[in-house]
Amino acid sequence: MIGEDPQGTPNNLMPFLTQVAVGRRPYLSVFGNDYPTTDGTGVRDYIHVTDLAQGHVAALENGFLRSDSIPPSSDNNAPRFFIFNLGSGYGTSVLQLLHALEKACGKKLEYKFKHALLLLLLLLLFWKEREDERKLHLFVLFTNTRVVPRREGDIAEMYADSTLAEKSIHWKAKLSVEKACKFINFKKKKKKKREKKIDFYTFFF
Ligand SMILES: O=c1ccn([C@@H]2O[C@H](COP(=O)(O)OP(=O)(O)O[C@H]3O[C@H](CO)[C@@H](O)[C@H](O)[C@H]3O)[C@@H](O)[C@H]2O)c(=O)[nH]1
Repeated sequence: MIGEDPQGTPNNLMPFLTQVAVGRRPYLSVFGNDYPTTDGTGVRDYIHVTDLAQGHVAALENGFLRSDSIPPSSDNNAPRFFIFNLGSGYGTSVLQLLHALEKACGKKLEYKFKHALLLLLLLLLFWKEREDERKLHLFVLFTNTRVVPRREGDIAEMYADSTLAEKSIHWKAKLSVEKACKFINFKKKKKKKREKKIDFYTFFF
């Protein structure tokens, strides 16, 4: 979600990238560039926090949070709520998001495809196994294009179909990813005391 600023080390892409943009972290580690997506990186649906809030307001205004607005069901155990997907309706890859943020903050954001050490280990592993791939791996090493481990449990691509929200509560996300990024406050925030300690996540992951 565009607009979040959690405490500690963020697990999610947007807050992590924002912290790189304000100089709180040196670079982003990209978890995988071998997905079947436009540039090999994971694709997700990002919306601005204000769009998300307006989606909730739209549901309230259209009476969708009142139990009498829900059609009766013969099944007494049927859930008494509606589910609406609130999303932009299109996917954005990790690198596309990074570039949108670069545009918004006006500087280059560093990113890495994980460690050289890992690359070296993989190289040694493949060395004996696959004779014909040696050259390729050496090329990878020397051109500094890093091997990219995926994050466990991640899927390649996911984005919302918000058609039902559009029809039922007349809600549609207003801000594109590019526009939403422009609302970010890129002024460097003071680090909280406990974040001043060496950040092992940043250095090792
Ligand atoms: O430092 C990072 C963080 C994320 N990513 C990638 O960025 C994309 C988005 O990741 P993230 O922001 O974590 O969102 P999701 O992968 O959609 O995961 C979130 O959404 C899931 C379901 O909606 C929940 O299950 C997870 O807990 C929650 O983190 C993915 O391709 C990640 O691999 C990176 O490359 N580097």
